Amino acid sequence: MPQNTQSNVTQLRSESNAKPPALAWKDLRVAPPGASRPVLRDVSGEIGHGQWVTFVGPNGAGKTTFFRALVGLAPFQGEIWVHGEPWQTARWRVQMAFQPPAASFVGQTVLEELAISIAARAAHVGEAAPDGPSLDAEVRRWMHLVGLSTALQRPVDQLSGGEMAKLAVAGALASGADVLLLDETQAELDPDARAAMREVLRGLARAGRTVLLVTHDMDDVLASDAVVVVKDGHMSAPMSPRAFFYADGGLPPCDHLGFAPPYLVQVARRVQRALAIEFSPLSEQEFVEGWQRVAASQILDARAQRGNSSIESFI
Ligand SMILES: Nc1ncnc2c1ncn2[C@@H]1O[C@H](COP(=O)(O)OP(=O)(O)OP(=O)(O)O)[C@@H](O)[C@H]1O
Repeated sequence: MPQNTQSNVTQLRSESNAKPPALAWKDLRVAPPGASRPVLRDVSGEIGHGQWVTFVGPNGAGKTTFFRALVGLAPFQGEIWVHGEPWQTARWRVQMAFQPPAASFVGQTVLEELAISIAARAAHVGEAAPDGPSLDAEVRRWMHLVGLSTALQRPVDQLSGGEMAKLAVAGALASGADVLLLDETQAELDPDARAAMREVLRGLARAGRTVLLVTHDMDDVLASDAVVVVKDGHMSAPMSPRAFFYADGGLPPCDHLGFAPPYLVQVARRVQRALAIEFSPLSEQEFVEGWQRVAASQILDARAQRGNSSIESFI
């Protein structure tokens, strides 16, 4: 991460309690040109500063349309605020990376693409854009942050899908966005790169950036701070991944939408049912810790009742 960003991070953290929501929208109605009726109808909501929020929903629900409205690519009625400022003056703080990433590239090479973003940020904050070795160094730092390893002079149209996705995220970051919209940018990544990108997004949120990710990958939802469901022109309030995967009675929103829960959640639910205990881990660590907590009591009780000591009998 660039050195100047690091000092900003400290500042953002110290101010975080006093900050208004990173993003707020009220009575938002979005009808893309050509659409016969509004895709989003009178939706309102807000997302806190430094949150990583996933957006899920069926195909055609309006997720991309919402993001496009936030960056001025789809006309909307209603109000949007960015960090408490009206969208009209603060919209540059919201940047979007979308699929296919190539459609949004302006530069011919990796260096050019990131240099344009870096120059845009410098212009917004009234600084001189770096050039020469300092530009190269900053470009390399953004590439490193998203795990993009390639030559600076590589033409962008020769990158793989995954590399393009990483470049798009790096570009959005380099442009100084503190609200980052990622529209299925993980879709082209292999499983390891997806996991690595989740760590990047987690780190960005910890550092005070607000990250919104449209995804169909339930592991992304599991790792995020909150999830918003978009369906039939409406949006839910941000809910915790725990509420999304483990409803208190009834069908969890994940299943209601027809998504298969991540394997960890599936196993945890089986444990929950078999032992009739509250067990709703969101990570391997939580699973192990939760398991350890119940092991001494419920599992031993259950073993005694069932007369069966094998772990397989519970799951
Ligand atoms: N310019 C347009 N003209 C007409 N209809 C449009 C336009 N843009 C979007 N739509 C329609 O709006 C609806 C919402 O599309 P959107 O791309 O926002 O959905 P999404 O939730 O992102 O879906 P997906 O998960 O498939 O990416 C779709 O029915 C789409 O066909």
